[in-house]
Amino acid sequence: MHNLKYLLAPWVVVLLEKKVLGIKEDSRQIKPGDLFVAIPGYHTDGRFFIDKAIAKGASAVLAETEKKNLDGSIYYRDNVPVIYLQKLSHIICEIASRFYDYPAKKLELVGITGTNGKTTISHLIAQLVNLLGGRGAVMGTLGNGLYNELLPTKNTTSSAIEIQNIFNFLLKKGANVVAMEVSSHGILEHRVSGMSFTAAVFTNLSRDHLDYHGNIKQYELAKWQLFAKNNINQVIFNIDDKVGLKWSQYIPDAITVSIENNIKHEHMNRWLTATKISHHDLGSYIKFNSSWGSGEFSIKLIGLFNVINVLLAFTTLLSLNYPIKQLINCVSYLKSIPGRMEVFKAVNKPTVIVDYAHTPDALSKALTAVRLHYCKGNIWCLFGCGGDRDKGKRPLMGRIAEKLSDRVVISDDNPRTELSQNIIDDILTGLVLPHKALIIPNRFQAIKHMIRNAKNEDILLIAGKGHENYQIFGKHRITYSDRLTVAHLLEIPI
Ligand SMILES: CC(=O)N[C@H]1[C@@H](OP(=O)(O)OP(=O)(O)OC[C@H]2O[C@@H](n3ccc(=O)[nH]c3=O)[C@H](O)[C@@H]2O)O[C@H](CO)[C@@H](O)[C@@H]1O[C@H](C)C(=O)N[C@@H](C)C(=O)N[C@H](CCC(=O)O)C(=O)O
Ligand SMILES: Nc1ncnc2c1ncn2[C@@H]1O[C@H](COP(=O)(O)OP(=O)(O)OP(=O)(O)O)[C@@H](O)[C@H]1O
Ligand SMILES: N[C@H](CCC[C@H](N)C(=O)O)C(=O)O
Ligand SMILES: [Mg+2]
Repeated sequence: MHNLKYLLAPWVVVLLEKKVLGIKEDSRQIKPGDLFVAIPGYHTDGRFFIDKAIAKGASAVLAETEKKNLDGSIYYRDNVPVIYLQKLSHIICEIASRFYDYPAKKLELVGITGTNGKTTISHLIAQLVNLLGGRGAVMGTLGNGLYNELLPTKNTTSSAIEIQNIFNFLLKKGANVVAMEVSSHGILEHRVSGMSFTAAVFTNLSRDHLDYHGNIKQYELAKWQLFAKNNINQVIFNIDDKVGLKWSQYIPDAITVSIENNIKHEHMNRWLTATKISHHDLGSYIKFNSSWGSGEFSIKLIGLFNVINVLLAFTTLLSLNYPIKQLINCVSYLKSIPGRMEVFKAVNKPTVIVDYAHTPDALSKALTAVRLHYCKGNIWCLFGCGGDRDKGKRPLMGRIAEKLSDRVVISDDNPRTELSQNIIDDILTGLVLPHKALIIPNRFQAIKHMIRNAKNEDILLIAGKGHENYQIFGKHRITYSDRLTVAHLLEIPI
């Protein structure tokens, strides 16, 4: 419970004392005594629901206004104050943190941003914290919660109010490190505005979400906002990525990580570099040198990109003063993340890998990884593209699949409101030999066909849906999972 006057200082000064029991931005969730925060959205406008929130017992309403002369003004509806504020969405994060008594200040909060690798790195950080005897939590695409107790979420980065509510929940659950994915949408929509991070990691930047950002420059600028506008104690950059390298020059005390020998003297602040990497069937062996000391370990994750993911997670914990020797001992126990280069093996059947590659860069990295670890038979690549999302990536992904695999199978991802055939046609325009691709829109049938027709020494990469347990056709979701389909067809437990 909190007083409205405290929550709104200094934005609203002339305010009566008013108790607030909860804080919500969705009228449908209002309980008596709650503060309703009414902001415009893309589909509708929270301000249309002020009366509904009051009818459900809201004790006060905060509403965004575009008009300067209304800023700070208070109207009463049925004795309930409706307070108008300009740029309300920018300060919701602060108001919600206050409501929950700044829970993040009592946690070590790590933000992870970048096009690919956020989920992987956040889960690796939480796994390492647990292996070291702490309580790691994650917030992101696979859900929010203590590592093995995730509650599903709609968004990778939840809303500003939800985030603070979850911090409060995690604090009560005894979490000490929270590794949180910060999406570019989350940054632009002020879901983390004004938040302080113990550490923040940048993974990489490549084509994604251009339907939302318009162009790659705007997308980069959105990600940069996290580092430019938030208070961050430890900044960790992957400088093998050209954006990471550029940003490391803007933040001179950033910690730099490389697996491509890119650590130069000007980065000689705190750094970590891989000095030797070799790959085997089950993972990779890594030797490293760093400003904390040197060492070596093996990991059971597939792909060169997982080497940088592990090293970014490892360096983040070094920057939080976790001891290097203990960290080294834990790394070989790291497990793959559901739907991220997850290997399914059965006796006398082809090996299947389920992965969430849904961008051109990720698909190329995933296929390269398959070739790197397993090169005995043919590589089959099954993928599709999501409907109502960036169309430009479709031909690019088609070309990459054709170039880096031996057999291309095009299937449905989440067509959403687009016609499946139109998405497939867009993908086909990227292929040099489109007639050679197999087209089986039904994903279950496509996987069945591959498993039946592939040789035992072949590898089947099933890309794009990873952990998802649904498929979206039109506005409807049906229950469907690549992971369960593969386990079922290979007759193995999951
Ligand atoms: C485009 C976008 O970002 N939309 C987000 C936005 O929804 P919206 O603007 O459509 O909301 P709206 O339906 O117009 O409602 C406006 C307001 O009215 C309120 N409302 C609405 C109805 C009602 O009856 N009562 C009521 O009070 C809503 O609670 C909201 O506050 O605010 C919602 C609440 O925070 C988000 O869940 C929603 O994400 C949608 C589902 C989405 O698809 N977002 C994607 C683009 C996204 O954010 N993706 C990134 C990462 C992707 C990645 O990692 O690859 C993510 O972080 O998830
Ligand atoms: N460091 C990396 N560089 C390039 N590709 C990567 C990297 N890490 C993972 N990938 C690829 O990207 C896919 C998605 O990985 P992950 O879920 O960790 O990323 P994410 O940033 O959380 O994605 P999203 O924004 O969709 O939540 C993986 O399945 C893999 O194919
Ligand atoms: N985080 C990504 C997921 C895309 C996954 C793919 N399966 C699809 O539905 O397009 C996005 O929201 O664009
Ligand atoms: Mg993610």
